[in-house]
Amino acid sequence: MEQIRDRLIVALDFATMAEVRQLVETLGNAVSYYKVGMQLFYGVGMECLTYLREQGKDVFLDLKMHDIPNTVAQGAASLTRLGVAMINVQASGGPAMMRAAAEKVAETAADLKIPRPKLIAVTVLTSMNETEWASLRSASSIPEQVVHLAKLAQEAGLDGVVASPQEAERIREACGPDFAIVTPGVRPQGAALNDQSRVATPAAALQAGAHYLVIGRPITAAADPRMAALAILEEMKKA
Ligand SMILES: O=c1ccn([C@@H]2O[C@H](COP(=O)(O)O)[C@@H](O)[C@H]2O)c(=O)[nH]1
Repeated sequence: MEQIRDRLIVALDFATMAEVRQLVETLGNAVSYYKVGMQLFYGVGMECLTYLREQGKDVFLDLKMHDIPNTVAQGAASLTRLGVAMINVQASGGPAMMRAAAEKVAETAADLKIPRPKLIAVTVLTSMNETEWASLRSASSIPEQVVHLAKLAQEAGLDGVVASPQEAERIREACGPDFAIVTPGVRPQGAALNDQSRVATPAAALQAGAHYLVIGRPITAAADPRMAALAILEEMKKA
């Protein structure tokens, strides 16, 4: 059975392998799942994935692909071959692009006889606030747009979405119990928001229906990252 620990994904937003190794060693068996984003992957490449595999950790490779359907589908095939647990595309790339990616991921994993990575779609970035949103001149509100994109992603055959915990409840209602909701923008009570806007505490995110919580700086920038991670896991367990 999946443990609460496996629902916490720690964001490795670092530039060097030295920082990655230090954090992963410090967190030890408290954390089993890590997110590798653009800064780390573009900086050190495959070395971080090889290291995390050697450490027995799961990886969400967060490269947020956005391009025409064929390009994203081929990119998704390449990422599937890396053997990571989760990859993503931008939902705003549209249904045809998401469908092409989902089909290619399934086909590639079946050909290689490897587990299929979860394919999820980014909805509206958790850093986006109402003022920024207004500047984009969208006709719908942020929650309406997030739910709309989540439904499109589900119809296109994706496994879930990235969204703020503030929209998790509405996505759960619209997309049902099996659709993965992955929420960054999680901040323990009193923690610095940094550049996040639509946030909630770990307990509130889970109660709203989030399945995976992506947390970076509240752990990675803490004076004692292991204590910070254990406190978050304790809050998640209680929730
Ligand atoms: O909408 C999104 C999509 C991705 N992220 C990523 O999650 C982490 C959050 O890190 P914190 O330090 O906890 O803010 C980061 O890697 C983002 O690239 C997101 O925040 N919002």
